[in-house]
Amino acid sequence: MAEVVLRCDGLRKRFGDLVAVDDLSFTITEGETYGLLGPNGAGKTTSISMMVGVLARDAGAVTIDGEPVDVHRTAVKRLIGYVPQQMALYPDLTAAENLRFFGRLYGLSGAALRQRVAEVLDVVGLADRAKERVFKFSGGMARRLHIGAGLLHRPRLLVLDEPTAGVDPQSRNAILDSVQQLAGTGVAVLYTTHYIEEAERLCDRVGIIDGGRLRAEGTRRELITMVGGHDEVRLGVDGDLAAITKALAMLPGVSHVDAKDSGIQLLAIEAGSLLPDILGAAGRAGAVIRSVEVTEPNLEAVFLHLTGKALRD
Ligand SMILES: Nc1ncnc2c1ncn2[C@@H]1O[C@H](COP(=O)(O)OP(=O)(O)OP(=O)(O)O)[C@@H](O)[C@H]1O
Repeated sequence: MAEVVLRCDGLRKRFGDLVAVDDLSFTITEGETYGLLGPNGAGKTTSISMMVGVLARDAGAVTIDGEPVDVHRTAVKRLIGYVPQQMALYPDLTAAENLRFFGRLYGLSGAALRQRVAEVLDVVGLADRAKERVFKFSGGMARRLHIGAGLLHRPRLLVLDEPTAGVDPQSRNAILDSVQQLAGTGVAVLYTTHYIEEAERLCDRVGIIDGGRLRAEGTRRELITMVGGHDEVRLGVDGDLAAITKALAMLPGVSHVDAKDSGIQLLAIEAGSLLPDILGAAGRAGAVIRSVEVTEPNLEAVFLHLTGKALRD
């Protein structure tokens, strides 16, 4: 059985009347990549700020390798590599110089520092750019270097807060490759995102967070099985969307009917066999069908099922 690295138990944070994080509990084991998946404002940043000890919590407990994490305890923070959304690199220094700078902050020096910088540049795929100054880097390269800075002191837990936010698709791929590389190194990774594809591609287990609460967690397969394998159906339609939505919502086997973007989105058990009924009911409600798209269950459908809303609008 793999060892538990991060344990959060009943975390809670309130800002005035808003409960931003509510009774959040989960664990991450050695070598595991855990995704915290949820829309903007779900409480991801607030949660990880408490886990890494930069924000005081109202209730609950966090341990890393069994050691309690707290705002005032500094020793335990050496076990954490925290890569926040906001980057802190020196543009006029080269990639290697940046890492050497951060490495010294962690107490590394001499040959050990040089060796660790080389290893980290390798892990994040920047070994051939070591001597380039960072102002020349693309957004994605800078992000990978930023992740590297969080790895220098060999943390037990690496926390990545939406590391692909605002980068182009090619750079995103390179970042995801780097994170995948980490899986073999034994570090426990906490990865927050609002992108389904990233959670599906990278994470051994995913926690679905919305409104500050963990709605469900498990492997991709466990989560999909949990919601009963509903297919997602999208109809492109012309007509009275409110009337069509109402008609479809009355069909057995159909749920979460939602009108959006001049179309209708719904969940259906075995959409293949229900499709004639769905098209018939929509037609009788005056719909002119322009397109039909059926998607096998993925985490998007799980999110919709659990929260009644789409992850992305
Ligand atoms: N310092 C603060 N004061 C008041 N409200 C806050 C504060 N920080 C966060 N919030 C609120 O708490 C909720 C959760 O925010 P949080 O940043 O944790 O969400 P998130 O899932 O990380 O979203 P994002 O991806 O946008 O960062 C939001 O409604 C946010 O407006």
